[in-house]
Amino acid sequence: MLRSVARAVRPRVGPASRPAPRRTLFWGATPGAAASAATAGAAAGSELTATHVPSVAGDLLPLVLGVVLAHAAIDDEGDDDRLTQPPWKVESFGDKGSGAVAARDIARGERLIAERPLCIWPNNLSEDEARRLFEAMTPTEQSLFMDLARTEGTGSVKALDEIRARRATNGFSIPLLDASGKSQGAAGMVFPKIARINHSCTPNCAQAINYSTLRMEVYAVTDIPQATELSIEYLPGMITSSAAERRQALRTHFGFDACLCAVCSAAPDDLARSDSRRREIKVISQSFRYGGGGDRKAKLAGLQRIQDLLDEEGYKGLPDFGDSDLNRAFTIFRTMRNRKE
Ligand SMILES: C[S@@+](CC[C@H](N)C(=O)[O-])C[C@H]1O[C@@H](n2cnc3c(N)ncnc32)[C@H](O)[C@@H]1O
Repeated sequence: MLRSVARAVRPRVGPASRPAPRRTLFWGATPGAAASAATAGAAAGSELTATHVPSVAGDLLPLVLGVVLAHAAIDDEGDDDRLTQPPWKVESFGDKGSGAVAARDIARGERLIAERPLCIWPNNLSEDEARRLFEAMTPTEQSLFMDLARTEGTGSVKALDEIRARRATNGFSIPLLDASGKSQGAAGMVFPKIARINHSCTPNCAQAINYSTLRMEVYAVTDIPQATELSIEYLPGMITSSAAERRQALRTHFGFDACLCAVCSAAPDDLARSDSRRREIKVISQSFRYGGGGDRKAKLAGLQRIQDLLDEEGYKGLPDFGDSDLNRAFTIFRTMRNRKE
């Protein structure tokens, strides 16, 4: 299994004075934009407007993605690949292999990386397909790919060939959305810089795909002092899982035998307290299912209790509860809270 993305970045809306884009954006266009473009087109006598969002058949999405990538103007504001002094660097972290570390003090909310994928391959690849795709890459791309880590652990990744094992160790499974924002499956994408960031169960960074620029973006979710290791969460839906469940999932899907993050390597008593907090978050999150969670006052109390438990846990990011209604409610709760602060 590949790592999943926490949340999609909403396409940024540029200032009114920005020139109109020179190309049609397939990605990141909102259903609202599609609808108004269609209405405008109808009113203007069935002509497609510049903002028309094409209807794309699901099995053509990867191809379309390739076309967009090939023609994408490198003029978007997020082109951080050319940074000469990125705020992070790669260092060795012992049993975890390499990792990314803050090269200076980083402020909460800073964007640290915005990176286009090295490759976009179907998720379930045979060994032959993987080899063919790899051979079609340039020598530079091939060596970048082969320089990436291959997990040393046990589990399903260990059994894979060199190419697929690297893809599984370093890739993200990215949902491919059609014009109405509906997922049409997913593709595995490898981002070579982001691939250096290790996992933590209380990460100090969060990753999200920006469909309008086709970049995976990494943000600091807390202030990060210089020389601190950067971390993201490989299993965004697992905030409510116990350490044993997370260990099992990391072993099964990513192949590493033991999570060496601060939570998982804490003393047994601390680990038990962490499990108990996460268990309580699970109970509250389940009470929100199917529109539950009580009246408005009870819902707010539930969201506040989750926040208090996350604070005790040292979890600074916006967790994915695996429930879209609760995710939305918690995001709004957090936004309002941050506004008050
Ligand atoms: C995407 S790579 C991360 C960068 C990698 N450490 C390197 O040397 O390039 C994922 C691999 O790093 C290691 N790793 C990442 N997070 C870890 C953690 N919390 N505990 C132990 N190993 C970890 C595992 O071997 C995992 O398969």
